[in-house]
Amino acid sequence: MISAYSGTQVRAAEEPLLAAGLGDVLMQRAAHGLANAVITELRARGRRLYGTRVVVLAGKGNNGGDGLYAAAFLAGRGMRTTAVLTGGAAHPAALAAFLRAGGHAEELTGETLKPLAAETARAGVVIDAILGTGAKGGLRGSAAALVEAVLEARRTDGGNGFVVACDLPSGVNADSGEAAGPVLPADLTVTFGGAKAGLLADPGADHAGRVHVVPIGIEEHLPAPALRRLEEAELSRLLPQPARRAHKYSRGVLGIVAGSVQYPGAAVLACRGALAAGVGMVRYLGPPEVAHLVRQSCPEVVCSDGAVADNRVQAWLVGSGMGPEDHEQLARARDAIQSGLPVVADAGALPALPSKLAPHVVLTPHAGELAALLKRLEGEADARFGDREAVEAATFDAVRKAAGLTGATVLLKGPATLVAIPGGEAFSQADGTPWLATAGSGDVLAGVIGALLAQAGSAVEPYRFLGMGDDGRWAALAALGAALHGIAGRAASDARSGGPITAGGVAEAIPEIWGKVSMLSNSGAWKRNSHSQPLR
Ligand SMILES: NC(=O)C1=CN([C@@H]2O[C@H](COP(=O)(O)OP(=O)(O)OC[C@H]3O[C@@H](n4cnc5c(N)ncnc54)[C@H](OP(=O)(O)O)[C@@H]3O)[C@@H](O)[C@H]2O)[C@@H](O)CC1
Ligand SMILES: Nc1ncnc2c1ncn2[C@@H]1O[C@H](COP(=O)(O)OP(=O)(O)O)[C@@H](O)[C@H]1O
Ligand SMILES: [K+]
Repeated sequence: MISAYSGTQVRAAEEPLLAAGLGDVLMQRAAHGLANAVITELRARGRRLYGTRVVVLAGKGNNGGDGLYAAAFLAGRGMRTTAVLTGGAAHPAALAAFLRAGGHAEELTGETLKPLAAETARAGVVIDAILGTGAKGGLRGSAAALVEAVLEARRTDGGNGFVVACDLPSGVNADSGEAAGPVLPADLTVTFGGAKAGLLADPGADHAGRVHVVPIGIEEHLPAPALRRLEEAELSRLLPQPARRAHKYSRGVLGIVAGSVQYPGAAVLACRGALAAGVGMVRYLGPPEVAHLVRQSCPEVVCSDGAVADNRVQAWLVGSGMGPEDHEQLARARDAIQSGLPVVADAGALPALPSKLAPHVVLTPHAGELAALLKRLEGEADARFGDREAVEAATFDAVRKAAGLTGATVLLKGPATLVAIPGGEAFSQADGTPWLATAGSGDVLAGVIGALLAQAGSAVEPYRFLGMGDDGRWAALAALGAALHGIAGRAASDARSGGPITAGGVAEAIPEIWGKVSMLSNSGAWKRNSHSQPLR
């Protein structure tokens, strides 16, 4: 699992070491990690160190100090290093070390801005060490003007050097991933002590490139993370496995209220997602025309046009492919949400939610749907997240706000899919491919999460290893669903040499992904007792 922290959490963890007079030691460790990452990257690209030009953009705080110490180390390895001092001053000890190592420093002024921007754009390596966790707001003043000029020079004159962000891309908010001003997008972010939450949430994740964490000795002082990302080991542990004496009802039944005469395909795709994700049975409720199509496409599904109360299930999925005019389906959706069972509420169900929900209700909006939901909840007048762009500019804040206002678990779909519960605990999964941005892919995701909820049962122990409160399991299951969906999307595209995928293709890829991921764990009871293994 990748654990990510707010800037405040990391600074608090540094405190005891700073108080013990170890500030310079921490900085040296950070700088060493940064310089080593640059060297590794150059070698991976088949480039020589000797003679390669490095420009470090160094602010006046400790982030600039890290960058200057790292550049001093690289100058010692024969690299041609220039420091652009963006804040009119620099960390004194780090600057002295840099100059001693043979580095060349330039002050950023009105006259030097253009030539220094051109030099930065031409450099083989750019280290962005203007601002770190001490940033207040986005880049401003001459530092902002420099970054804009570098971006412009890269656009017009090209530039194939790689950009390494020191701790985080300057101007990205460490806590939220917001970027108020210009940002130099990094190929690699080398971050210290622990990942920053803003590196795993868009738009910060977009600017960060690959993220590499360098331990500096503060780790034992870090609290519970602000944001978690499940990796294969946790995914494998969380995947349900059928018990040897399982039957279809004990495995979990998912009720699906989705699709409409206008969008019948959404019902089919939600069913296909659910069937691919290990559920014991799917019951579909909806208009006869849609049920007919569901039966034809998925003969495994039991269809009816009955009421929610007449169908015994362990979880519900409601809303995919439904519009405001689908009164009968919306009434069923409301009944399902009020049933007290775990529910995925997607798409058309989102505008029709009751005002107070609980974390066992998982909302799955995309940015546009989340904006509409927040606008309704916050009131038109003071809506901070009134449109899709506002949500996309601050995804982590938006999803946490929605969880807080609704009381539900909220999953915001996107390149980095975020899941938050009302208490503030959250996940970020970025396992997919942009090819997933295809119609119907969200319906498959809703089906997958619905299937996971139906299989989950009421036990809370299997989730304790994540170090969250009991409600965290709803977010963990939603994150697990997003990860399976993302990995399946990537696998489906890889199977076509990186080509496009369809939503149906994502559903088809899920069982094999499930198998591969679960092979990493031996937690399945059936594996221990299996009669299919040779008897010795
Ligand atoms: N603590 C430690 O020992 C360790 C810290 N570490 C490293 O230190 C980093 C944190 O360092 P930090 O606290 O010095 O803050 P930092 O990010 O350099 O920025 C503050 C400076 O920027 C300025 N400034 C602020 N906002 C601005 C804006 N919008 N636009 C322009 N300027 C702005 C602000 O000026 P002011 O506004 O106060 O005049 C101030 O001078 C952390 O990310 C990690 O890399 C590691 O080495 C491990 C050990
Ligand atoms: N750029 C992207 N990179 C990776 N995944 C993406 C990207 N854009 C969308 N996705 C994923 O694709 C799915 C799209 O869902 P949604 O917008 O609801 O589509 P639809 O309503 O057509 O089914 C979500 O799982 C989302 O996370
Ligand atoms: K930085």
